[in-house]
Amino acid sequence: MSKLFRAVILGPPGSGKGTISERVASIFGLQHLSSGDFLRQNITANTEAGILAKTYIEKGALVPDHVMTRLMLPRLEEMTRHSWLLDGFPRTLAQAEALNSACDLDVVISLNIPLETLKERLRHRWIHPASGRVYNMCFNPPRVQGVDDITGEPLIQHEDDKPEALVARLRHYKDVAKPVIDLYRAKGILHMFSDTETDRIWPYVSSLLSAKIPTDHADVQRATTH
Ligand SMILES: Nc1ncnc2c1ncn2[C@H]1C[C@H](O)[C@@H](COP(=O)(O)OP(=O)(O)OP(=O)(O)O)O1
Ligand SMILES: Nc1nc2c(ncn2[C@@H]2O[C@H](COP(=O)(O)OP(=O)(O)O)[C@@H](O)[C@H]2O)c(=O)[nH]1
Repeated sequence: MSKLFRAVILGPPGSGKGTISERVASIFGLQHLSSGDFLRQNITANTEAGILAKTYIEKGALVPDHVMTRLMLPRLEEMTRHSWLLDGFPRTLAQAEALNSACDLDVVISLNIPLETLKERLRHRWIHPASGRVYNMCFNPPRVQGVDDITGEPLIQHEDDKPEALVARLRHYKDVAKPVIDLYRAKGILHMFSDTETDRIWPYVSSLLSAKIPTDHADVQRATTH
């Protein structure tokens, strides 16, 4: 890859950001930084930001903008020599503005997935907490039920993926995300994908990135055949 590439993936919980990000990372060689995973690592490591964030996450609330930007921007600084894809950040307009002042984005991918589909997916989502690996009991089940493929450790379900918490969480997401989407649309870098299936969205995301990322011929070929 000759030129550095900066991308963001936006979408409500369950829209497939993590799933698509993993494919992008493995096929296009971008570093995938998930704000949720990074927060959880900070909580486990008991960092100052992790301790602060924990109280909000336990309540199912968003972490305040100043905590998020103080956590994410230095991490991005460490990645200046890499091409990257951000997932879960920015989540609010204030975060998007902070990111704006730190770097220029090339592409923003926005996933637009029907509410019923999101609810159905999250009901079946299971996670390996230590790595952030995500499974779905229908779409990509683990090889052994309830157990992570790589480590053999147990899988858990997030409290806020359970049906009672879901609808409020999805509604709240919409309100907060709208100004972020509007900002990127106004900048002319927003690419919106609407469907109920990740596998139908993926070829479009893949060709968008193939067109935007200058890769060698072999990489492009691999990407378009996935
Ligand atoms: N950019 C952010 N701003 C504020 N809070 C955040 C941000 N990213 C993550 N969080 C918080 C919200 C959640 O309480 C927690 C976990 O985030 P995340 O792993 O993204 O799970 P999520 O269930 O909210 O979204 P998703 O299902 O899309 O992964 O961290
Ligand atoms: N049935 C189905 N499940 C999917 C599809 N794409 C992703 N999933 C699953 O839906 C859940 C949410 O996906 P995830 O990538 O975690 O979305 P995120 O919350 O936006 O990061 C996970 O359990 C995925 O395995 C799909 O096209 N169909």
